[in-house]
Amino acid sequence: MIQFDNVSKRYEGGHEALRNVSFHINKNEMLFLTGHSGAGKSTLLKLMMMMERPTSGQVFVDGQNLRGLPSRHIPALRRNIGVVFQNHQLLFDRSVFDNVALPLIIAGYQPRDIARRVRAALDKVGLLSKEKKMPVTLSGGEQQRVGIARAVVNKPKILLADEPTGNLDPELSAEIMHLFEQFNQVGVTVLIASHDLSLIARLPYRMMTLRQGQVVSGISGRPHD
Ligand SMILES: Nc1ncnc2c1ncn2[C@@H]1O[C@H](COP(=O)(O)OP(=O)(O)OP(=O)(O)O)[C@@H](O)[C@H]1O
Repeated sequence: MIQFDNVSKRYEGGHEALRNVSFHINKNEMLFLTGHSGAGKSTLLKLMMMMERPTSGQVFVDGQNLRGLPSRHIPALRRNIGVVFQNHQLLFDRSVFDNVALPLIIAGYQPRDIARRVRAALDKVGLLSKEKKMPVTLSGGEQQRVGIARAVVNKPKILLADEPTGNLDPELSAEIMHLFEQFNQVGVTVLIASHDLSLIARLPYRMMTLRQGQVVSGISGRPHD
């Protein structure tokens, strides 16, 4: 589903954020990405969404080689990828419903379809009763779940999360991980970048570790799908 072949990324200014990174994530897999601050985790996620481009090497997402992908195809690529951030990046002057509806409005869905899909996504994260609330009135864990509902409302095949439990206590973090597992169980490929080793170690998924831009443990990458 996601494959990196010898990918390096050097930012302008000379910093090499990733060095010869190769791996493969299977369809329907759930996988953790760990590493020290600055190891290259966010860079790796950005390359999958074409928010950055590799300096060398190739990235494949859902069978597409991103190297040859014309810019006009980037929106379609991104619709296939839901993204969850640590600080959830909600709009605080809009209701929970409106926040979750945003990707659908951008994609040009009809209002009736939007309402149906937004409620289905809120139901999945257990927040159906809070659709009219403003984000500021919700707890940190609830805000993060709104961010997850927004990430899955388009029914993406891939879900990427960058430190999704960074600000949460252990109990809420475990709940958020359980939500990701539920999406994974219905066929979504899930990649979670996290520092939270105590939480990750208890869960039965592969883990890939980056150190100074290189893969140091976890997975070796050959395609299966
Ligand atoms: N736009 C950029 N321009 C220049 N250097 C960058 C840019 N983005 C990231 N870097 C550098 O690349 C390296 C990897 O950064 P990245 O954000 O991928 O690490 P990370 O593992 O996600 O770190 P953290 O856990 O702190 O978020 C860092 O040294 C960072 O300073």
